[in-house]
Amino acid sequence: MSEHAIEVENLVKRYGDFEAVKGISFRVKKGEIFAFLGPNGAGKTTTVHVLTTLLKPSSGRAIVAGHDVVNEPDAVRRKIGIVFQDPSVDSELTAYENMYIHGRIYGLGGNDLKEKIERLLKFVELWEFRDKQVKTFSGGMQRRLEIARSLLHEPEILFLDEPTIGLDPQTRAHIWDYIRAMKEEHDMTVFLTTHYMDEAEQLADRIAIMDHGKIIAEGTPEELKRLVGNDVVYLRLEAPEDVKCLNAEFIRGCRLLPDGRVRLDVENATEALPRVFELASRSGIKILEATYHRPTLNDVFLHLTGREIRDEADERGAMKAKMKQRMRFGRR
Ligand SMILES: Nc1ncnc2c1ncn2[C@@H]1O[C@H](COP(=O)(O)OP(=O)(O)OP(=O)(O)O)[C@@H](O)[C@H]1O
Repeated sequence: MSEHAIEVENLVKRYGDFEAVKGISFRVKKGEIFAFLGPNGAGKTTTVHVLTTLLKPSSGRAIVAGHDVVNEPDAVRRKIGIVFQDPSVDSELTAYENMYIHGRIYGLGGNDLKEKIERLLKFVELWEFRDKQVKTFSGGMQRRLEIARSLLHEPEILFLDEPTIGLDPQTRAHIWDYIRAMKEEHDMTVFLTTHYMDEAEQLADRIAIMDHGKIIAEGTPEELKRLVGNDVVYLRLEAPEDVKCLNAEFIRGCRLLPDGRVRLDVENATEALPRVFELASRSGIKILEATYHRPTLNDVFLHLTGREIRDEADERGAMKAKMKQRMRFGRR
């Protein structure tokens, strides 16, 4: 038995002449949360659709839960759960009815199905709303229902395509808790796609960064951040010329910036800061202000591509808000 839940080799997916996925290879270990992080259009959803047998690859190979997605799609489907980016629950039906129908589709029934529905609706805190039509639910409640529904047939691997897109920060944090609990309690492998850096960082054991159809880096959040290099400490000194006295082996680089601040490159900012203060006090240097910066996944993406991961949808939202503001001001 393979220790991998997903094995992908040289996967290519073309839409006509356009290559959306350009020969990617990666492995996901059983029981881990693996995130595909990348901007809109990077090819994340296309990859998920191939892995969940909704799209056929143009070339390459993908084994999911021990089965080939092209030759054994039914076996793959029985072992996976999927939560799509777009809502797929029936909004005219109640939460309970949505769960029941999905269970029947998977051949469940009787008390077994009833017990599972109750356990899962309680898990996502929707049991008291079970007889309400889904169209009365908030976006977060709908997403929770989709998660509960995807777990009914006890999948080995759960695919979540942008699980918290469009949700408010509190609801997002709530959904992260469910995802973590699912992994722990059900010993499940979770494959998620996201363009939110905090989501990848909070949830994922390992991350593949995707851009323009390619995986450009892969590793744990810490491993990826190490690609960028050092942490940076910024100091404001009473006498900026004192910068020449800041010599120590733990300071890898030291320079005075045009804005008068001093920039120190260190391996680990939180460990270096107390030592910087000690050194300054020994050398009679007065520090007026100290801040530090640890690389983020955004820095990693910037480092690798020269661009930032931006959410065009958010940008459009921000643009609309700006327009509205301008119109309000215009009316004054
Ligand atoms: N059915 C299709 N026909 C043609 N091009 C497509 C089709 N579906 C996706 N694409 C293109 O393939 C590229 C990858 O899209 P994909 O949806 O996989 O990206 P993504 O990283 O999941 O982004 P998003 O989060 O916006 O869905 C994009 O350039 C997209 O426009």
